[in-house]
Amino acid sequence: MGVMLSILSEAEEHHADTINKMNCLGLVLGAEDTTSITLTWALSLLLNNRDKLSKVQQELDVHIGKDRLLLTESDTKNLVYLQSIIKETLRLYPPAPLSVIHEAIEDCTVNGYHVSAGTWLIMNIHKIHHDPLIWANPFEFQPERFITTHKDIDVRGQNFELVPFGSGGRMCPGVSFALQVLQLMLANVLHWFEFETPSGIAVDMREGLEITSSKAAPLEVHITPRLPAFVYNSTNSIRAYPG
Ligand code: HEM
Repeated sequence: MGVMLSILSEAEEHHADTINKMNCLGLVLGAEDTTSITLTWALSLLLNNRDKLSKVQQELDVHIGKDRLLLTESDTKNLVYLQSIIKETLRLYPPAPLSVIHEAIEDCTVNGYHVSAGTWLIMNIHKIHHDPLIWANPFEFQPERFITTHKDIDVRGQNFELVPFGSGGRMCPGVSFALQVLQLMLANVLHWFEFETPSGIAVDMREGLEITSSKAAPLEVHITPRLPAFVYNSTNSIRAYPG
């Protein structure tokens, strides 16, 4: 924010405050929906696949244990199965299924196709992520694929079969922050609570018709504590986060 405030001069076409407000709004809009949608789908997928929910909670028990409340960033790098759950969620439900529109600024050829300057290009991320030539059982939730057959595939724009954040010069600038937040939040809530659906019924997985791939029906869950009571009461765990 300091850099943004300092580099814009009053000589710009628009007032510096207007540009800064627009950039801030862009960041908030780009960040909020995408992150909350991914966490909602991840939890929904786990509730409908309880064997995988147990498996990730076992991973948490092994690496964190039940006598500590808060996980930090240094914990999440050991949570390989949790990371594969996030990748598989982003594969099945990319929050921006059609990315954002790009316009070719000059004539070019992409993979043998001529693209004239001014053409609008829309990347169908959802389709790529469900391509049966790349993904076995593409509509099934199989986080294990990211520790076996697809273990070298990452979401950071280098592997074109998995591009939830886009790729290239205009790919999502929030990718690292988003992955950190997703890992920390999912790991913490799965560590703290047991989750059930009301009456044990399966989560309705229909998608809404919006620019972002939100759920059509809200996710409802019952939560109960997973850790011994003294852990929730421990103020030491809260102090793990400075400030
Ligand atoms: C699960 C989380 C997220 C996903 C899946 C996601 C996905 C995307 C995608 C697909 C694009 C378009 C890329 C392209 O044009 O090729 C994009 C752009 C953008 N994202 Fe994200 N995003 C996420 C989180 C965030 C966060 C946390 C921030 C900010 C803190 C953010 C800020 C932005 C901005 C500012 C752009 C526009 C970049 C530009 O036009 O140059 N996003 N994002």
